[in-house]
Amino acid sequence: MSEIKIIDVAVGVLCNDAGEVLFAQRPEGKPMAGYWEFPGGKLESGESVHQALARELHEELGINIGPSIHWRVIEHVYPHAHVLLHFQIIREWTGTPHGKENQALHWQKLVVRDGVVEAQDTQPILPATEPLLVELADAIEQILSV
Ligand SMILES: Nc1nc2c([nH]c(=O)n2[C@@H]2O[C@H](COP(=O)(O)OP(=O)(O)OP(=O)(O)O)[C@@H](O)[C@H]2O)c(=O)[nH]1
Ligand SMILES: [Mg+2]
Repeated sequence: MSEIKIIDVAVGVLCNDAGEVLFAQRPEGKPMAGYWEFPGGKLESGESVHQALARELHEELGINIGPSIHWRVIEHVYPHAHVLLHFQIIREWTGTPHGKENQALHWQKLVVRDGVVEAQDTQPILPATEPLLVELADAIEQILSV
């Protein structure tokens, strides 16, 4: 009998004061290269979601994050992996994000029009992440209005 290995992934939604979120484009050599995603990566053994996020965002973007707010956990099955994605929203960090793995970055406002988020500069977005953007736009609006 084959066992399904579920991979925990910490996903970081950096949100600036203008309500924009930071997307990164997956570099050549990784599965699904060219797709846009939120920065983040796999938990290493013994790490919490926040610890993994802090490490990954330092490795990928060169920043040090403050607190991260738990938002959603979703499961997704790709041909290459079965993942459990832990989405965290981050409002505070030090340093300016830059693509340390040569990945393109783009700050994107999540504008909902006719029930979908228009994000023409960050297409295609990873299939597990894309359907969450309408609700994420809502969550960000609420966080910024507090
Ligand atoms: N970072 C990130 N990963 C996502 C998102 N959505 C999504 O399905 N994933 C999936 O979660 C997994 C994340 O793995 P990763 O390749 O980024 O992991 P990593 O940074 O540790 O990479 P590495 O193994 O090359 O060191 C991939 O299977 C990716 O397809 C997202 O928005 N952000
Ligand atoms: Mg990654």
